[in-house]
Formats: sequence, C-alpha cells, structure tokens
Amino acid sequence: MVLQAEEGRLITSAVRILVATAVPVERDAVAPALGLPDAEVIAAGVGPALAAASTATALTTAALTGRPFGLVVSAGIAGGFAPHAPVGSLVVADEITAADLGAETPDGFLPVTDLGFGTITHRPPEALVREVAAATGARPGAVLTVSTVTGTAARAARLRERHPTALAEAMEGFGVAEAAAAHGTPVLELRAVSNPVGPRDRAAWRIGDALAALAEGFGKITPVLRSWNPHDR
Ligand SMILES: O=C(O)c1cccc(C(=O)CC[C@H]2O[C@@H](n3cnc4c(=O)[nH]cnc43)[C@H](O)[C@@H]2O)c1
Repeated sequence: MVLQAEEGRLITSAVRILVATAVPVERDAVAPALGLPDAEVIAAGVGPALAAASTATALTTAALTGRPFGLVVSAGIAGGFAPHAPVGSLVVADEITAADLGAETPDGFLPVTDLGFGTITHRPPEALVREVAAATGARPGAVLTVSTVTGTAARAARLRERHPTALAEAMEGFGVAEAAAAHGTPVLELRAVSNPVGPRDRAAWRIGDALAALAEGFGKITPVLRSWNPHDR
C-alpha cells in the first residue's frame, strides 16, 4: 500500500508495480512517463532467458525486503504484424505466447505443450487489458515471444497461421511472464511497434517513434495502474 501526495491529496496505489523493459533506452522512455513514484522500472536484458532471470531477481528482492510487487509489466518496442499493428502503434497483450518454444518435425512445429511439458501462454487480467486498451488506444491481441527476430515473409506468415490473433512479436514477454507466474504475480505486456514483422530491413526500424509512443502510452496508463484492483480480474 502506497500513499503519495499529489496536489495536496493523498493517492492510494493498491499494488506496487515492476516494469521490465529490455534495454536502457526503453527504461529511460518509460520511467519518467510513469507517474508512480513507488514503481520500479528495470532494463532486464534482451531475450526471454535474461528477462526471466532479471525479473525473478527483482521480484525476490522486493519480497525479501517486505515491499513485494503486485503487478509486473513487460514493456518495450516490438515488431508488428501488418496490417494489424502498424509502426508507431501500441499493442497490449491479451495473451503472451512463446512462439518458438518447441520442436521442429518433418510435419511442422510442435509447441512444448504438445510434447507434454510446461506452458506456452500466460494471460494478463482481462479487465486490466480492457482498461489499458481504452486509455491508450492500444490494440489488444496476442504478443508472441521469440528468441530469433523474424526476418522473412515466410516465417511471418507461418507465425500468423499458427497464432491468428497475433499482433506483434518481441523477445522478452514470455520470460517476464514465467518469472511473474513463479511468484504468483499477474503480468501485463505493453509494446510499441518499431518495425513490421517480416523481411529484415534495419533501415526501416522507427525506434524513436516507438519509444515516443511507449512513453505516451505509459503516461496514459498511470491512472489505470494506480486504481487497478488485483481482485478485479
Ligand atoms: O537487426 C538488427 O540490425 C537489429 C538492430 C538493433 C536491434 C535489433 C533487435 O533485434 C532488437 C530486439 C529488441 O527489440 C524488440 N523487438 C523489436 N522489434 C522486434 C521484432 O520485430 N521481433 C522481435 N523483437 C523485436 C525485442 O523485444 C528486443 O528487445 C536488431
């Protein structure tokens, strides 16, 4: 429980929030935009493994020091599946899915769940996704986590075939979500699209525009996060 003075009023924030970006420029875009002094914004590293390790460490440290987090947000730039998520737009995950965690077979890709292991999807609280979408204009849909940035039209098409509601791909969400789940903490993923998913064209990446959109989005979700009730899923 946090009490924050704002314009002479006391504002109560129900839960403490951890935001896990991948790299420092994303952290530095989000942190000043988020009007929650008690939140922590970290650069957790690129890729699902490092993002999971860093997020788990932050969650454990907070719990051990008696100031646990009640919500984890994975945030950063992403590739968007055209035409559903154009460059510069925001996407909020209604599912966070590991898209390349499995096995190749002569008949195609098998997710680890088909092999009898683990999970490939985490679902953020539905009401929170709706509120974030309404506050920011972010499109709700699946955000895929990949360990390899898609670089061909063929792979982009295969991913959309396997995940018809996918709007974007990035590299950390599932790792952050696994760490959050291990702590019994809800997770959200908010991404700003910097490039289309498809043939690699580094010159076409609009990282500055995406970081600006991300910062604007976090400014708009501050009141949503401040008033979010974890029991309202
Ligand atoms: O291909 C390059 O030359 C290149 C140069 C700079 C950065 C990269 C990255 O792969 C950054 C990955 C980083 O950004 C997120 N991200 C952004 N767009 C995508 C995408 O289309 N597919 C997957 N991840 C993406 C990701 O979450 C990482 O944090 C490449």
